[in-house]
Amino acid sequence: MNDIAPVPVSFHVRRPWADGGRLLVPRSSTMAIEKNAPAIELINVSRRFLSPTGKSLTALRDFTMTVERGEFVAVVGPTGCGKSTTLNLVTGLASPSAGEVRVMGAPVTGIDPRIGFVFQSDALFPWRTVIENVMAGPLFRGRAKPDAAAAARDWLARVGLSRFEQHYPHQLSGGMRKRVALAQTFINGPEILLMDEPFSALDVQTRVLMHEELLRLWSEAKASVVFVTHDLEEAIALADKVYVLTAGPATVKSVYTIDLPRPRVVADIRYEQSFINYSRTIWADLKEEVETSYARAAA
Ligand SMILES: Nc1ncnc2c1ncn2[C@@H]1O[C@H](COP(=O)(O)OP(=O)(O)OP(=O)(O)O)[C@@H](O)[C@H]1O
Repeated sequence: MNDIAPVPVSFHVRRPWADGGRLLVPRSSTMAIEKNAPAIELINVSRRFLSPTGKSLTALRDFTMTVERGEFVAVVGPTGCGKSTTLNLVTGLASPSAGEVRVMGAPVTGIDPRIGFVFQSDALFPWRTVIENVMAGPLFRGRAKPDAAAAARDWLARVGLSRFEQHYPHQLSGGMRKRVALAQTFINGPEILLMDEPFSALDVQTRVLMHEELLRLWSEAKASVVFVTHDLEEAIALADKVYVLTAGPATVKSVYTIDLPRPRVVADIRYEQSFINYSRTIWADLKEEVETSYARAAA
């Protein structure tokens, strides 16, 4: 059921650029495509930071992770262990201190337009309507306005928001804003989707609806996904593989292959015995790291 792989990894991406954190400016050197290479590879990566007091802090150590094309990988680990730092390395916003990060077989040397993001906080432009938010990506990439508007309408229909295209973000519920964010991301046809606790601010029922929505969009788009979450059940319900990270510096403690059939009905799957078994086994593993992390914080 699971293969334990004592290896290290992690990331950090906080929507730093103009297009709500989703659009990335191409760098030709990252565009090489190796046909059969995995979507993402982190190979013995370490990442160090300088703390405010000038001390060196190792966020990731000997971190190794492979995400195959079309694979859905979830990453869980104690708070502050280095999950976001791992994502940042994949985007090219941060460079490894040691080791190698590859996207589609080529070393990451800058920001890559094939990568899309969804974050915990809303990354919508508050002064733009829903349709203007969704159109922003295609316009930024040079598509003509009528064309971008047609594509945005299509995506708004897919996420059930056609009636809200002229609303502003503040006029929507949290779940609706997330749907806009998904449309805004998927409209760019990302080959890789990095998601950093995207649904953690939503209530439980809305989260489950968003899980269903995400799995549907993902299965249509065939993108490779890295989904960072604190919620183990969310990780198991969505992913093909769950990576458990150690308390910082993050290394890969274990990798679990989630052999639950697809398509999955997220609302129901958590009551199945096999789901409960995964949950119990992985939590036992994760709990040790969470306890270590708390003990350190208390000390
Ligand atoms: N730019 C930076 N400069 C200094 N330290 C940093 C920087 N970015 C991250 N860190 C440190 O690296 C470690 C890992 O941070 P990171 O945000 O990746 O963890 P995380 O697992 O995503 O956290 P959380 O679960 O709370 O979201 C933390 O100790 C953090 O303080």
